[in-house]
Amino acid sequence: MADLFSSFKLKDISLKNRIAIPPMCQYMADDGLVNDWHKAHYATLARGGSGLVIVEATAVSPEGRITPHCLGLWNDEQAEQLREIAELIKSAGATPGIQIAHAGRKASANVPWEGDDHIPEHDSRAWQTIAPSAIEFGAELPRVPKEMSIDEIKRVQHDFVQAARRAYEAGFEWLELHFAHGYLAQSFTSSHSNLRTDEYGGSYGNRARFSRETLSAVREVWPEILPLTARFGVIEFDGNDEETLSESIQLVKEWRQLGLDMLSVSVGFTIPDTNIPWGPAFMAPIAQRVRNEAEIPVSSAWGFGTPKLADQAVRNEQLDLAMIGRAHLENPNWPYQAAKELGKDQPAWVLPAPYAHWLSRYKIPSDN
Ligand SMILES: Cc1cc2c(cc1C)N(C[C@H](O)[C@H](O)[C@H](O)COP(=O)(O)O)c1[nH]c(=O)[nH]c(=O)c1N2
Ligand SMILES: NC(=O)C1=CN(Cc2ccccc2)CCC1
Repeated sequence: MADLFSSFKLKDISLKNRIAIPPMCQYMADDGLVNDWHKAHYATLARGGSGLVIVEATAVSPEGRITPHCLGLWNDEQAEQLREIAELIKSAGATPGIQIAHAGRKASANVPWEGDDHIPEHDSRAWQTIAPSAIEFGAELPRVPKEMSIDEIKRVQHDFVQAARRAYEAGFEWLELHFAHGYLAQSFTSSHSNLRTDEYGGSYGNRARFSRETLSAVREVWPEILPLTARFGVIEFDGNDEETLSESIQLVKEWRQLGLDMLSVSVGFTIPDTNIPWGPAFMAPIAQRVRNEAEIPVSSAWGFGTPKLADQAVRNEQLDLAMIGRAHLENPNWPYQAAKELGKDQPAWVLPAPYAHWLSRYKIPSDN
């Protein structure tokens, strides 16, 4: 039976443990470009000992950014700079992953610590958002998006393909399509946000067309031997959960047939007024159901930051990878803390040798 510190093989990639750092937007870029913040951030996280580090949602086009300060992969200069991030992660002993994204109707927003709301329409920093239908998210994101034409749908799908190609050329070995959290792909799938009457709307099959076509197109350019994954909100907690979950599982089965290697199970966040049962590891049973019914490896996040919880979810075969987000912002060496708490032998050696050597010897008796 696997535990949190078991290795994990997916296609030709072997992760040294089941700890993954999920994508976490830093909102520190200008013009989508990497800077010293990202270099220090990702090097530090990767040295903490997790097996997989997934770089934050990286926009496939300028209008696909959540905020003006999101990373981008819509040009070669951005790809060149991201190469250094992939190398920093890999040289620290983790597998470099990246999430590519389009924010849809949630785009053109202020960074969270400056409002987390839509930039006012007249503000020169704002841009026109696009979505399946001209329906706003609401709450702090009230701007009505422009309904995408078929040509625009094709252009954005092509942007995803180009970004995937650039990610591979930049040295990333794990790709995650951002199909979750109320952003563009999720908003096509949900009937809350997609009222189209053409082949991209109406039935669930039609609403899922955008994601199916995008996945298939990316699969053609992303090497077969490297994991192609997606993050998807399988449930909305909007009172319609059983129907949403069974539709989602059916869709995941189709994606698996189209070449999806793993699913990161998340929440839809398509509309503001939902009843999310926040709590420690609250997604574990849902992830387990997707894993069993869609017969695909799964990761999940949301409150697994306690080592025992993460370890149990892997031992109980609810997850194949535990995604540990905010706990890594609190303590980049979280895997070391987990190794100690879970009684692993030589816990310090989840860290690089310059740290591990001293932490595993020369114990001062008062040390705990
Ligand atoms: C600062 C920050 C930034 C992001 C996130 C979260 C936070 C805190 N999250 C969600 C994140 O990956 C994770 O699912 C949640 O944080 C829940 O896991 P934890 O409870 O934090 O371990 C997130 N999710 C995603 O799919 N792409 C992203 O770029 C981001 N960005
Ligand atoms: N790019 C992403 O997927 C982000 C997800 N977040 C998690 C989150 C979503 C919704 C509600 C709370 C937290 C916040 C930051 C950006």
